[in-house]
Amino acid sequence: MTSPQPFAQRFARLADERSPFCLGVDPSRDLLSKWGLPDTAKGLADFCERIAEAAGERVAVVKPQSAFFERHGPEGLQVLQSLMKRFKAAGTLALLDVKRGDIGSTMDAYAETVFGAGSPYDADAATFTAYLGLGALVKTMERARASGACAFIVVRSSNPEGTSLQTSTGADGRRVAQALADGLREFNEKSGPGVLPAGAVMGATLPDSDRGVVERLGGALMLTPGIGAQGAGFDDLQRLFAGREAQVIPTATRSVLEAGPDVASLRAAIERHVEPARRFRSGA
Ligand SMILES: O=C(O)c1cc(=O)[nH]c(=O)n1[C@@H]1O[C@H](COP(=O)(O)O)[C@@H](O)[C@H]1O
Repeated sequence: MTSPQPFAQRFARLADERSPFCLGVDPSRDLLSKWGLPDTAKGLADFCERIAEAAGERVAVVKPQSAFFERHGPEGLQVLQSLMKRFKAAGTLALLDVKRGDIGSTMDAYAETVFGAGSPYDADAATFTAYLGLGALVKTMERARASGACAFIVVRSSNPEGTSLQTSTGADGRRVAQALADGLREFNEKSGPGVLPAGAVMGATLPDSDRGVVERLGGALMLTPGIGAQGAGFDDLQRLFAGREAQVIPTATRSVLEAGPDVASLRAAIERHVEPARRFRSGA
């Protein structure tokens, strides 16, 4: 059996062909109501249908936030599965935003849920948190590697509440975010050139002082939420990630979805993100 092509390589190809932009899908109660849809699994399915129509093959990655599907119970999870299948069939990478983080044995079960052919989601990538230690996520990263997927671990989140914890100093003198960045870089180095199964979440809202964390990540891919509704813009990507453009997956959610429910307006909002994301990647 040939091993699956690593996420990093599939992303690079799509980012060049389409755009590196990652469209978030957060069908919150508020958005369902603004779109005139019922707060039910059926409303969720209609919401997703419009997004799939509007996105077509314009974006490299789609990132559904599991929470907004989980709140509808098993029927919501079926809608999530269908959405991911539909995007994957269109050649788009499906990144499941679940931010799981637990002890190693429990993480193994989460990893089996999200990664690998035959798993319930067969996600191309997923998000995790390392509050229980990066060591507890090693098997998750290994499973991502074996499945050609990428495990994105929160290093510096986009929200202001994360700063004091993530910048606090550990027993070895390194800040928490620095130690995590070193750990991800080391895992990627051991995985061989270009495989990069460990990615980092690095908010687009971060201050310049986080440039050092970016450097410590080596070649890791970076998912960069915070554009739009959280106040960051594409100019912040230039400020934070200059010289590392090819590693960045710019993502936005509410600033696109608020243009709905009209499919043409949604498509125009996607284009307003796709274009600057392309320019950023090309270094223009
Ligand atoms: O992993 C994420 O995508 C993420 C990490 C982070 O640090 N901050 C953050 O807002 N997100 C997610 O990004 C989405 C919100 O994006 P916006 O609507 O563009 O602000 C939510 O689904 C968040 O869970």
